[in-house]
Amino acid sequence: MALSGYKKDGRELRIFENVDELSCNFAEYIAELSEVSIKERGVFAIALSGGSLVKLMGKLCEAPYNKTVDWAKWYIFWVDERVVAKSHTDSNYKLVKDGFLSKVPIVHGHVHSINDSVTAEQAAEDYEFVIRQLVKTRVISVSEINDCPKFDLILLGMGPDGHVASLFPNHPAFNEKEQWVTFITDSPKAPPERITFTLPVINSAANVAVVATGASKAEAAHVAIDGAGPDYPVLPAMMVQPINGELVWFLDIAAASKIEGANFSE
Ligand SMILES: O=C(O)[C@H](O)[C@@H](O)[C@H](O)[C@H](O)COP(=O)(O)O
Repeated sequence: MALSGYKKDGRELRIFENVDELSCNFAEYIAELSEVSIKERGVFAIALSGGSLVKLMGKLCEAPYNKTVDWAKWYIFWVDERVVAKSHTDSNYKLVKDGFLSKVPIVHGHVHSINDSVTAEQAAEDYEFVIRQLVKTRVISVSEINDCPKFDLILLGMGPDGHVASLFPNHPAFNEKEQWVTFITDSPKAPPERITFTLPVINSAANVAVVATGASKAEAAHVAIDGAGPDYPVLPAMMVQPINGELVWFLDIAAASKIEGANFSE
């Protein structure tokens, strides 16, 4: 059970005593959204980031979810990807494949990873094309207010610098408004070449979760949730504000320790 769960400026904060409790609740959250989406639309289009969140999804591969989730209706995408071969240890595809896809019966043809044999620029363009085709056939829904894809769920990790996806503070990609998928070749976090969903796509999703654990994320979580002070740049994590969707932050106590008014007494 969450030590603290409350709404702050339209986003729900779920704060857990430890990572194990967080991952139990996180699995339940994803499974519930999958059920709702499959009931409403017949499919569940989910986009994943890399980093520690993939391990935090681990409980989905166990009972009861391994049997109760309708895996055949899942479509998998990457919010951001490092432009390396799919077999490379830096690949987010490999991370998700080893930690998740290899453990649940998701249809191979429903797994949409990037083209790893072209430049970052071309990979971003190709990936946007793939997404456009799937929006046309409504495997991915479309936003009611702009022409952006409306993923059923986007999962984001957050770096200690407040980056989400491969949108980094003070980087021009963070301000990209036209493309759905863009690329960078100078990522402050290695490896340098990446493709990433842009902010308009992230904020058009029906549901977005930001997951942050550990003390190294405390300052960025505080700034993203409580607002920037004069000494801070605008953090990408702060700009995650779905226009018509629901936003939930999953934090452990260490990551939530600097959030104003976080109540750990429940
Ligand atoms: O490919 C990447 O680097 C990720 O998609 C990135 O956005 C990640 O989610 C955060 O850096 C948080 O990573 P951790 O949870 O491992 O700190």
